[in-house]
Amino acid sequence: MALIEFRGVGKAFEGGVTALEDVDLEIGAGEVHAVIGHSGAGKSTLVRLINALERPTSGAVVVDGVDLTALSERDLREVRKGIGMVFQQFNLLRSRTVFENVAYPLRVARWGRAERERRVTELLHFVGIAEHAWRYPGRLSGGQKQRVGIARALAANPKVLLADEATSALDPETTGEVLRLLKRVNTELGVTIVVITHEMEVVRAIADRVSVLEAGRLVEHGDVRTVFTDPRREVTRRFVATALHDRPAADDLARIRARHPGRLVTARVRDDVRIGPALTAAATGHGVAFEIVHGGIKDVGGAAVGSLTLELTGPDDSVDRAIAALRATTPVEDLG
Ligand SMILES: Nc1ncnc2c1ncn2[C@@H]1O[C@H](COP(=O)(O)OP(=O)(O)OP(=O)(O)O)[C@@H](O)[C@H]1O
Repeated sequence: MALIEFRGVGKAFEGGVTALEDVDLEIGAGEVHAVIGHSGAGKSTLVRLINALERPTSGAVVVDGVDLTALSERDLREVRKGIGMVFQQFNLLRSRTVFENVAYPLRVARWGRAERERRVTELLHFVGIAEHAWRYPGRLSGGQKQRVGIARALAANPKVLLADEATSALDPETTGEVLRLLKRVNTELGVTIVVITHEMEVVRAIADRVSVLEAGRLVEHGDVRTVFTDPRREVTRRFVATALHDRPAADDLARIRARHPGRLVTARVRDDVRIGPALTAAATGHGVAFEIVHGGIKDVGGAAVGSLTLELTGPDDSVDRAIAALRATTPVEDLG
């Protein structure tokens, strides 16, 4: 069953900006769902609709079976207690220690002192920052600050965690650490996570499913492996290319051509597709020599996904036959 559901949601702001238009979206309990889009696509608006900081101008947002559009401000406060949030700029209280930052939402929720201390200690261990409990945020690295942000967001046992560009302020290595922590939050604590990002690498590393937003519309969605192997829309193809780095960009291609005068083709690679036998047959049966000149293969949702660009050398009709044989196993783009 969907834990979060958008039914024909539109959001227009005063002044005429339409931030979202006719969005249908289902996020299942227990999944990591990424929403990717360029700046201004409507990602933050979508998040703010899930925790009801904004109300839709049309359609309905349903969280855990409750239609948020029908609720009073007081009831919305209850719903928000079940939703944790992590921010790009961490949003920690600078004059409070790590421990106090994590304890803060529990104070607001009027948890007793002993209960609070037990919960905060447990969380600081979970996120791996217990030894810094009495430091102030100013003395922490970006990655450590985000661990505190995650612990704070989890304090009151939310069902849902919203991560809005949670790793955008971090370097690549720290990004990896924080994404692995978020994955543990999902698998070990069973928290449903909605990740908002403009980086496809984040989607690849952590998400089960992905939705692509373009100019306020949800243009593509599906499980991450399918979207990576078979992107339908141009915007999605470009996002996928930024994560896989598998296809030669225009300047790469010019350099490759200068060194490799044969026919260039890009063959899609997946671990359930065998291109080796087709290449061997091309070499032995058609007398075509091949060379790997570019490529990238990455793990996406537990599967190998990417492409290889090959130079095929031999008589034209033999090369044509070799390409046809390769096409029988996997999609092939003829670069000429
Ligand atoms: N409160 C507001 N009033 C008017 N327009 C708004 C408001 N909030 C957002 N918008 C507009 O709605 C559109 C979508 O904005 P939103 O912040 O949701 O996009 P985004 O994908 O999160 O972008 P970014 O990655 O830059 O934050 C933009 O054109 C933005 O200017």
